[in-house]
Amino acid sequence: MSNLIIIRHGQSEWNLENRFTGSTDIELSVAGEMEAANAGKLLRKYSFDEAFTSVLVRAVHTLNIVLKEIDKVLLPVTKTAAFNERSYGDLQGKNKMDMIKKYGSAQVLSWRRGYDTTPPHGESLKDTYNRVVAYYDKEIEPKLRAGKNVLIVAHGNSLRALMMHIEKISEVKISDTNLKTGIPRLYEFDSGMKVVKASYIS
Ligand SMILES: O=C(O)[C@@H](CO)OP(=O)(O)O
Repeated sequence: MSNLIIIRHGQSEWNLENRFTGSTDIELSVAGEMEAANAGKLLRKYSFDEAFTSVLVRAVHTLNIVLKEIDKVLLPVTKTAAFNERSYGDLQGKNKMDMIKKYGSAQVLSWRRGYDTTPPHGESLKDTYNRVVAYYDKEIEPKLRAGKNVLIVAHGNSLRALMMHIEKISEVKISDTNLKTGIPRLYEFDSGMKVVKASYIS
């Protein structure tokens, strides 16, 4: 039996401004810092053996706030670009409403939520899935299988890719799946790595 908890970073400055962020390295907003602290408070009764995050400051900062709240600042942490947010390419920095006005809502929705639609010079969710799942299968799944409890703090789309893999969500259904900022999601695995529980912690 092991636990995996995933958290999308707290609100970032560009989430607040409704701008495509992707691989741009943007800090948490003040509200995002509070979301991270709240996520930490919700996790006080859980134990962790190690944590993983991306190399982007909004995720790293969220993890640091969580670790402080659970009194585990010395927990082993691995930062990997494999968990970075999906690159939105030429859309990065642009306002989401402006892009809808320019390209239409169907096109923007397809870029944002389609599985294999690639934004100009960016990554599709499929590309993101491939790098996220390759890392997870190699570095994290064996630890869970060995009974370790793991925390991952990453991003809306890198975590949607991971959710597809863990929860066996189809390429069609994933377009309806959204992860809110700062709300931890818990997976409990049995010794055969079957998911016996999947739920948000609130
Ligand atoms: O801007 C982004 O990088 C992401 C997540 O914040 O946006 P979206 O909700 O479109 O995937």
